[in-house]
Amino acid sequence: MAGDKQAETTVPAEAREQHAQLAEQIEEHRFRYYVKDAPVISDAEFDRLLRSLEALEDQYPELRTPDSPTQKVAGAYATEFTAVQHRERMLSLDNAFDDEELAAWADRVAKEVGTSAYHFLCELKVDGLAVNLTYEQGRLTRAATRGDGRTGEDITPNVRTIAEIPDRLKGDHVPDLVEIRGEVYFPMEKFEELNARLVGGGDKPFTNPRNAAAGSLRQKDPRITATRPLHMVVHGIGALKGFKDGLTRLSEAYDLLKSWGLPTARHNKVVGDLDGVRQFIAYFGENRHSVEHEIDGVVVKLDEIPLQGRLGSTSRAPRWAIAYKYAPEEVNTKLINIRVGVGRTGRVTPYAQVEPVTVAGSEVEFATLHNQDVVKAKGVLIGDTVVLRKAGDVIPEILGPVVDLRDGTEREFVMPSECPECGTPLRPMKEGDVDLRCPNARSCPAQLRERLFYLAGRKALDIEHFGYVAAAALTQPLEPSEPPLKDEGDLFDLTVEQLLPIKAYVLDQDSGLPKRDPKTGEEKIVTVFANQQGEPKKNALAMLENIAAAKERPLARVLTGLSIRHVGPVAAEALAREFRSIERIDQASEEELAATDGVGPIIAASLKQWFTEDWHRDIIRKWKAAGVRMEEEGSGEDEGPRPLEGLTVVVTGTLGQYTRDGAKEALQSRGAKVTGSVSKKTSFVVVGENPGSKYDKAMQLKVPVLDEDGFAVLLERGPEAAAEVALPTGE
Ligand SMILES: NC(=O)c1ccc[n+]([C@@H]2O[C@H](COP(=O)([O-])OP(=O)(O)OC[C@H]3O[C@@H](n4cnc5c(N)ncnc54)[C@H](O)[C@@H]3O)[C@@H](O)[C@H]2O)c1
Ligand SMILES: [Zn+2]
Repeated sequence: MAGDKQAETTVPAEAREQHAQLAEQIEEHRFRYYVKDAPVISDAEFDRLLRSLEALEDQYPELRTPDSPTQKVAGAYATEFTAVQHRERMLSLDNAFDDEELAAWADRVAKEVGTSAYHFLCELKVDGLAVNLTYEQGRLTRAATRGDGRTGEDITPNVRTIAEIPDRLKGDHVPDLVEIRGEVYFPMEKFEELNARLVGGGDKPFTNPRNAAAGSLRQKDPRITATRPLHMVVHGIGALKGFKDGLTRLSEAYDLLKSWGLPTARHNKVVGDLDGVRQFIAYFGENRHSVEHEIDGVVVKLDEIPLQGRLGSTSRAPRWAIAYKYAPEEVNTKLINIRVGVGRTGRVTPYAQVEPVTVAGSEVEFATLHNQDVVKAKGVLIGDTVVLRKAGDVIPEILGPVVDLRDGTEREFVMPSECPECGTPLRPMKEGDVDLRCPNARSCPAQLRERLFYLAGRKALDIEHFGYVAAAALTQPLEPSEPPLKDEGDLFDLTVEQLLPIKAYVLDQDSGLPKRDPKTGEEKIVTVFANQQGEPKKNALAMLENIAAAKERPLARVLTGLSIRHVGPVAAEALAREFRSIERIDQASEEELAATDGVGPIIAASLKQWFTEDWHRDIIRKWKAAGVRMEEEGSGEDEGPRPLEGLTVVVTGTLGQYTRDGAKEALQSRGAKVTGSVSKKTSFVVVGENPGSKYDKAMQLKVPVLDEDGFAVLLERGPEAAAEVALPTGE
């Protein structure tokens, strides 16, 4: 044919060959994705392939034939299902990967729409699979997958198992026939559970929630679908018959669908211009994980339905809509190894070492795996290609393996039975715990390193120039053979002479592994604190100065720095405020500790347990001798009289003269204990404005109640005088 001949002459054979190869690859990936629900490359990689094909066709338009993958709605229908025709075609969407492409689309709309009176409807792009629901006379008569856009798969019995999809539409205004388009999705938080179940039963895990949705819905046996937590969001209308009041705005049509009982989207927004669109995109870019389903972008649509008709569609996608894609959060990479790390509390956690990849803007080399049961549940093997996900600020995690790429060389992870850093046999803390721990808490180099690093960190003693490398060097040097610190006891006695000879690996904080020289590949070893002349580095001196300065930190920070289980900065604050010295915390009974606001029984038990260890007491003793603050400022025993010693007081409601903390402070500095709940043992309840239930409780238990004037009497003249001005408790 003439056309062909011409094409042959203008398109180089090389380009033609490249086009054919790319097209074949793309069709292959589409088959794996749409028919087998088991893709072997990430969506981002797939999109790149499609884009290269498009670029090639831009260069040689002859290659853009109607059967090119760029011209078709992707997808197919499997023979396992009955094929059904959609009454109206189901289209795909064109993509915009940046603001420029978005603006180009908006420009085209502005040119072609022939009016300036239009709006954009912004919707979230739900990451699931498209379905088409046909309602006749208000009854669900058929549900189908998108297939190739004209022909889909009949999945009616499966869709009927989804609770939020109504069998009958509500209301009087139901049309004779309507096709409802929407996305079925699988919630991320149920994903791990499903894979665990599949792997446990010897089945293949899914690579991500999107494939879990597709695979769960496209089951031969709808009883299996019924066990899967599927949901749906409606995002369009296909054929519509017998509906008198024509639809003018898509956003209003959604309200109508909602009134019929259909699950419409909660986050849609109509805006007047492109800036409004940009704001919507920016907002959900920031708040991507506040939504109940995964999203991979924003779909922007022309809201006026008659204008949609004016713009029309290509063979593949409507011209009146565009999908703005966010940066992908999932990539495929190789799982090189599963290692175990030892944390500050001795917990031993497996983590994945992967071939470094960039995801969500940062390079990732390690991902958490939590514990050995999680490794099993995810069904990953060492050597697998895996789907790695990095969502927002969350630590990267492995979603699942790409089973179809296995070649038989993969091997199972075996949890070690000994601590990788000190060789101590691992054991669970309590019987039945999944987590294993290294029981060598005192001098397991890993635990001590992590504790010191935490102690020097922002939340605790905030010691500048004391970083991860220093923590490692002081606890696990290559030279000298004895580390300067065997626990944190001698921290404040470190001398510059001790530091100078230290040689150590430079440890990576994420993995605890030695860093390597990028050129030679060798592990880096450095003289950490001395320069080439053997003199102390500036940093080293600054570190020592800062260690000395840290002795003056408030009690709460010192407490935090001790790494007592469950005692973080908040609990430490509460303890310091209430007990005002380490000694009094040590002497307090478990009940007294537990009764403290912000402490509670778990922390109380953990504190008691901590003080039973002699080496912990030695730390306190050594620190005290070195001059570390062990008491809250102004809490000296000889600080003056403690007229309210022995009283327990609850403060509730808003006081005029005092903030809540101020009132507490005033009570505590006079020796009273301030607690959060009223009991029979409470001496007084101080009530301000809007006191709430604590006041009722006081009345009920007949505990003396003081108003603000009474409170002043208590502070100035003591409990006897206060008792006389207490409010009547309603006898
Ligand atoms: N990894 C692979 O091997 C592989 C293979 C094929 C396709 N894919 C992925 O599948 C996607 C391409 O699929 P596509 O052709 O369906 O295009 P698309 O996902 O980019 O856009 C079209 C689809 O978006 C859905 N959608 C979600 N929310 C919507 C909303 N609010 N309004 C309208 N539609 C909404 C609809 O189901 C519609 O069919 C890409 O993300 C691609 O990377 C991956
Ligand atoms: Zn250990």
